[in-house]
Amino acid sequence: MADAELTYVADFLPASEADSLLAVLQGTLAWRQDSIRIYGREVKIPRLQAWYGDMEASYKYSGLDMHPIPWTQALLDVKHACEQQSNSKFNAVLANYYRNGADGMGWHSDDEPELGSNPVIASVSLGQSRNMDFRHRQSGEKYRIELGHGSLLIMAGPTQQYWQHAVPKSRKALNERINLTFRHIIPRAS
Ligand SMILES: O=C(O)CCC(=O)C(=O)O
Ligand SMILES: [Fe+2]
Repeated sequence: MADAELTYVADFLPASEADSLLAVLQGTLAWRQDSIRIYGREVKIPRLQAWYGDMEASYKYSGLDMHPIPWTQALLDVKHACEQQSNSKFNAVLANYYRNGADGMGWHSDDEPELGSNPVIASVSLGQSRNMDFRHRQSGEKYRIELGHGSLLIMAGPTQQYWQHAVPKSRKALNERINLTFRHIIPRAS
């Protein structure tokens, strides 16, 4: 892919570790279904989310002010593994819970000002394999990656500047999937 820097590690977590991590996160994270305002109407987003991180890592996401919950040990362990693999530091994670094929995430880039330019984002997938689609902002060129159980996708360099990504909904009866996107938030001057 031009204008992108993507690394996919299919076997980032051994299957047994990924299985137990999925169960732990499912049972222990503070999952909530947030709403966003679209043309003045409150619309529930089609997935559950939870935002964890260091105190200073508050963040605006689709117009929502997200304040992080302090790390759990399970999240810290995955964070450290992601930091080693990507040679980067993270201070927050957005956890996404796709309950079935009717859950998904629309086209977006992770280009919020809090992330700075050329952010490194480490994205761990657990459970049901789901597709991630990429679309180049200028050429419209498209790519699809399948994100499997226990995999890691690192997005870096100019990826967010040139490409949008999405997790499309599916009419198939899909099982649940949890995704963790580790980020580095530049603390707000206040
Ligand atoms: O679920 C995924 O793999 C993608 C999540 C994502 O793009 C995000 O949290 O910004
Ligand atoms: Fe994203």
